[in-house]
Amino acid sequence: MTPGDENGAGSSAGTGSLAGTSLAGTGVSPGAGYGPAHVLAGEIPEPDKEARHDGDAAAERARAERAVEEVAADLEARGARAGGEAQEVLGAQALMARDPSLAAEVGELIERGVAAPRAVFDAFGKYRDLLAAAGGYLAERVTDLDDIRDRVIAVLTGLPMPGVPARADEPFVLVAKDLAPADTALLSKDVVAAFVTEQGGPTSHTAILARSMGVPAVVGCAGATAIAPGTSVLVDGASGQVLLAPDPARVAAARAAEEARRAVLSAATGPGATADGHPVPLLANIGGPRDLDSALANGAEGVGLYRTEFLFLDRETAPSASEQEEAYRAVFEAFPQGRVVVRTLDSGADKPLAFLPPPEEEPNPALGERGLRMFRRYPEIMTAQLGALARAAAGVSAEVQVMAPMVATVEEAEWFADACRTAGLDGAGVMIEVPSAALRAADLIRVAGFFSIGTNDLTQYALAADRQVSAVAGLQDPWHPAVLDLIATAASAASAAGKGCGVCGEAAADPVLACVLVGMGITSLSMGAPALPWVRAALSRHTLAQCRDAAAAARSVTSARAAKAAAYAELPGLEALAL
Ligand SMILES: C=C(OP(=O)(O)O)C(=O)O
Ligand SMILES: [Mg+2]
Repeated sequence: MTPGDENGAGSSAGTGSLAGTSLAGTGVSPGAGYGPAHVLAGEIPEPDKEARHDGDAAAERARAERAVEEVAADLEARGARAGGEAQEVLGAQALMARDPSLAAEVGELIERGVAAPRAVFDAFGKYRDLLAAAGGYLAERVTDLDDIRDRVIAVLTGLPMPGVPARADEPFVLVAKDLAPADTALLSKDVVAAFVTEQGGPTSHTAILARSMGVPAVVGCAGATAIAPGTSVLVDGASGQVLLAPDPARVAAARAAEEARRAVLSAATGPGATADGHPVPLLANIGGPRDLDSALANGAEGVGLYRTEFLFLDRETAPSASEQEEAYRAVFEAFPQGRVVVRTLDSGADKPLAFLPPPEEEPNPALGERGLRMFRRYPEIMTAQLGALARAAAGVSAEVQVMAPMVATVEEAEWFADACRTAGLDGAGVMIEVPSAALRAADLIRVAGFFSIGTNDLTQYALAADRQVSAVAGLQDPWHPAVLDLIATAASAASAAGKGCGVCGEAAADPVLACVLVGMGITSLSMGAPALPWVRAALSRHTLAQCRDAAAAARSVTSARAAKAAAYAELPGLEALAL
């Protein structure tokens, strides 16, 4: 049975008026994937608004509680079978299902006569709205909550459980509005050729899991769920193109390109360096110990950005000192010979933490109390974090470094460096992600041990384009020469002071831009682990002089698009990577 058959539809692949039609989304996991579309169907219908139970509220409550428990236990069981990162994700979802305040809300509605399915729908709806309003990472958990709700309602109403087949005759392209962890956890590369979703961003579960599985994925692809089940689909997880019913020559060409690309990627091994041997340590961005396997598998030489706020998300109180210490030590011990750069909490804006609320509603959270500014308000949280880091670093052989996010002034950098010294952590660094810090990098480097450029925020602030507003996503382009100039200013200030200047924003994961960054004097590059082989390969194919020429060419033009084209022209040999 093919997935198309299972959906009961199944237009014949490769024929009809669809041939050659393409849809566009955001590529979040590179590679080419081809197969029949399995369109995740069967949304659970909204239970009747007026539905009342038969008057026995206690029995109805018990029925609802059993259904929730059945779903939570099923999520845990799936997690146990899947293991690894999926187990953590599904465990967190089971925890969400068992949230006592949700149960209380459901119970209250049932006491008022509402039938269990409707009570579940309404109670979950309330929490859904809260999460959606919080924005950022929390808003992306809405899909998880909806999935739990649908599963509980399915149990209560006897409908089939929503989900994806765990097996198929041939690998399929999984198409959905969005995917919940429970949908994807048990899938393997042998079953799924690619993911395509209408919703979701680069930090959605679809993107995270697709990358960790090494399966091509495109998210934010409008119109995807209108694809007829069974239609053959060719997905380019780098460009974000989704081609419907492509002709066989096109598919063969994509497969050949993919094979050639894999060969190039696997040919570049060892520490990062240009073709003429200029070393550029290639480091991983991680959110916690669970990302270590992928970092090590992709040959990370250390960690360039440990985003510690992931340890603090989804909880009402800060993790205890010992819990923090344990998480930090696990990362330090994974790189006994490497460097591990820990960023202290970057709470606020796109990463709100429930227990560190800003004092008032902020009209522009990205310009509000976030990052280091939040520590000014809650210094005890900083002291506890720095203390845990210092204890975890004691006795490990990794070179542990600490840096602060969202530094705008020399005073802030000094304040942070002093706090680090007091905790026993010398040589604190600062992130360069605010234009003022880049422009006056020569002042900042006197008090900072090193720089790490956060190009995601630096681009947001340089172009005044909120990272979270999709309407201005076009401006969020680190290739813009204004951003390149800011990076070059910071890199040369660090170099003049004999200190390091890395990049840990998404720009470092773009293999072409990575060459340009090295050409501007960037001394290390840190990225999501799956990008490491691509960047390693791109660097290994170019000399430092070529990288410098590419940087000069990119800075000599007036737009992001022209900068990319100019750099590309100076870097022959990138065709093999099909970038
Ligand atoms: C690395 C960065 O930090 P984050 O994406 O976590 O804000 C950045 O801003 O580029
Ligand atoms: Mg940032």
